[in-house]
Amino acid sequence: MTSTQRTAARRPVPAPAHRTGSGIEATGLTKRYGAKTVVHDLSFSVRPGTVTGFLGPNGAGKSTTMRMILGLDAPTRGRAVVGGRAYRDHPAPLTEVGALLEAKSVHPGRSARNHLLALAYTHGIPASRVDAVIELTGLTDVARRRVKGFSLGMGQRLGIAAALLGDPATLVLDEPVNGLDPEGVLWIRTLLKSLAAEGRTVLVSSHLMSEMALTADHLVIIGRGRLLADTTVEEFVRHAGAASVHVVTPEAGTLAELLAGPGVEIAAGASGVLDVRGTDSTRIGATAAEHGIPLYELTPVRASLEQAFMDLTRDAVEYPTRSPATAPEGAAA
Ligand SMILES: Nc1ncnc2c1ncn2[C@@H]1O[C@H](COP(=O)(O)OP(=O)(O)OP(=O)(O)O)[C@@H](O)[C@H]1O
Repeated sequence: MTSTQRTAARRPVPAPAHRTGSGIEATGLTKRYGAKTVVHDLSFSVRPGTVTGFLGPNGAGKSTTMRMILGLDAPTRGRAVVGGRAYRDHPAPLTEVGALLEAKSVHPGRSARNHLLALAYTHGIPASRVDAVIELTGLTDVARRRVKGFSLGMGQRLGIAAALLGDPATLVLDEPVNGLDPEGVLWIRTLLKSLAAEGRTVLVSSHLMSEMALTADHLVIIGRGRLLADTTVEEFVRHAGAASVHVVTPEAGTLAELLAGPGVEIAAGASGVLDVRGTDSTRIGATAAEHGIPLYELTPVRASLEQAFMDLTRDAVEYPTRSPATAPEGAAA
C-alpha cells in the first residue's frame, strides 16, 4: 500500500450529499388556536448527524410544532425550515423529509407492501426502494398481509418504512416508541442512531426522558409551548446527577445545625429524616462521627433522569396529577 493509499483509507467516508441537509431551523415559531397560544416563540435547531429528542409533557405542543415543521399547520408567527427551505417549497418533499405522525392514514384492507407501493408510485419512487425499506424495517414476513391485522409495533414499523421511502435527509417522528414492547423500543433506538450516523437529521418526540437519554444526542425540551431546555443529553445527565443524601438519625436537629453552611440545603422530614443537598455522605458521616451522633441511614440519592425532567417541566404540565413517585411521603419541600 502506498502512503497516498494509506491516507485515503484513513479519511472518513463522507455521507452522500443527499443525506446531509442543513437540518431543521425553527425561528420564533408560534401557534395560536383562538385565545390559546399552544406554541410560543419557539426557536431551536436540529443538526444533521444527530438524534434530537423533542420532549415535553402531554399537551406541551410537540405535535403542533412537528406539524408546523412539516407544513401541515401554518404558524401564526415565525417559521420553520428543513434543509434551508420551508417544507412546502421542496419540489419533492418525501425525498427531503420523512415523517411519522400519530394520525394513521393507511387503508386497512391493503397489504403493507401495496400501501408502500401506492405511496412510492405517487412520488416517482421505484418499487425496489419499497422492498429495501420493507427489509430495513423487518417487515419482510408480513409485507403481504393486510394492515388491519397488524399489531401496534408492526404498524409503527410500517409508518417508519413509509417515512424512509424517499431516502430522506431529515426524519421527523412523533412518539415512535409509544406503546411498543421492549424489543420494539430497542429496534427503534438502534435504527434512529444508525440513520443519524449516516448523516441524516433525526427529530423524535417523546415524553419519556429515560428513553431519550439512551437514544438522543441532543434534547429540546418544551412545556406549555415554550422552550425549557436546549441541551446535549450529556449536559442534562450531568445536571440530573445533582445528588442529595438521605439521612436518618435520632439527633436530626443537632446534625442539621452542624451541617448548615453556605450552599448546603437541609430539608427535615418526619421521624429524624433529613434530606441534605450541597454536601456529600462522606462529610455528613464524618461530622456525625465527630460529634457522636448515631446514624441509622446515610444514603446518597441520585436524581433520576425522569425526575429531573419532571422537575424541569413541573410548572408546565397541562394536566398535573399527584403521584406517590413524585411526592414521597415524608419528603420535605
Ligand atoms: N386543532 C387544534 N385546535 C385547538 N387546540 C389544539 C389543536 N391542536 C392542538 N391543540 C392544543 O394544543 C396544545 C398542544 O397540543 P399538542 O398535541 O401539540 O401537544 P403534544 O406535546 O404533542 O401532546 P401529547 O404528548 O399529548 O401528544 C394542547 O393543549 C392541545 O389541546
